[in-house]
Amino acid sequence: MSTPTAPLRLGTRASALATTQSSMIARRLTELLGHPVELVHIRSEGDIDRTSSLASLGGTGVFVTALREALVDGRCDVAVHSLKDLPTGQPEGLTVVTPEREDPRDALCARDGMTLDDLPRGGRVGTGSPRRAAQLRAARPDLDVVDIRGNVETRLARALGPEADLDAVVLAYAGLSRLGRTEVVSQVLDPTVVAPAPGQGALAVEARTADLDATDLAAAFAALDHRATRLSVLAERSVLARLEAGCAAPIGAYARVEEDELTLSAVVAKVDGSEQIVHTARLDLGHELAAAAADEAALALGVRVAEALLTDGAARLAPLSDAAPAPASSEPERTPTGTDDPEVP
Ligand SMILES: NCc1[nH]cc(CCC(=O)O)c1CC(=O)O
Repeated sequence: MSTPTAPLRLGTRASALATTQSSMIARRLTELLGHPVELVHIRSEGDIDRTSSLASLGGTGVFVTALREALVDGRCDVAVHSLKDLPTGQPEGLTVVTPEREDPRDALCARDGMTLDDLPRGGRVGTGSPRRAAQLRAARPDLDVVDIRGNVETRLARALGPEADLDAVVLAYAGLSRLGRTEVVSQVLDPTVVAPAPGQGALAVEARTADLDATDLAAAFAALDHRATRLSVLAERSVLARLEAGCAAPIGAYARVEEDELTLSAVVAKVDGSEQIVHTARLDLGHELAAAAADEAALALGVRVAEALLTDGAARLAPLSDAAPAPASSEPERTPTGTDDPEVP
């Protein structure tokens, strides 16, 4: 920030979900800081180039990269990301905090209010996520899982619009909830049937670490931090990091804190749905008083679960890292992202 009283500039992408999420955090920061926060629109390569497939642009990482560049360049002071879209490595000089997460589960949005069990034999279900596809096929091998792209409304229209060509689509409950669209949900999917993406439902609020040095922003970030969310998403994303998994990997992870116990389940599935490996582990947080020690223990829990998955042959079930085709030109290398269902604006 240029001066302590200048309005804080919160960088956001232009999609409905991004602006909704950014506005939520802007409101909370305004309350916490006691002065206005302004939204600054940051356009990314992914927003500008709507014709190339997202994979050729390097996955949803392009959206994250543009926001982070704006933070580093000083075009904004704070950025809000969907945590599941963030690569697992934290860049130097930036600090992330995770407010209390929304419901992390996936939501089935089917015509006629159908549940997964109600869908007709051979029913057509749309998702762009290999993780969702694999688990849907494992639960209902007869389903025809169709690869779809587009923003939330575009996807919903495929199942619920006047020209619907699908029986259902699967989206994150959290995104629908933030957009005020939960009335389209016909079933919130049981995480033991469809495990959510690591970090799903959580937001990551990011700032330059240097700005968090003894300023009111540091206090606001501390107030935004939600311990159970932080420990849960650390554990979930630690699985992804240990598996060195990219955005195309069919991996789900679901952690929660209940009565001072952190429980983590993770699944690696074969995309055709014919096989999956699941592991669950628990961590007693009761004696982990210091925040840093609890964080370390949550990360270690994720490593333990990932290694159990590897021991059981996770790497044989699915290509874990992104087997991205070599770039045609001398484009800079892209970081693999932790997301699974790319949202194109
Ligand atoms: N990659 C797209 C994306 N990133 C975050 C969300 C939903 C909100 C969240 O998980 O916090 C979505 C859409 C979806 O998967 O339905």
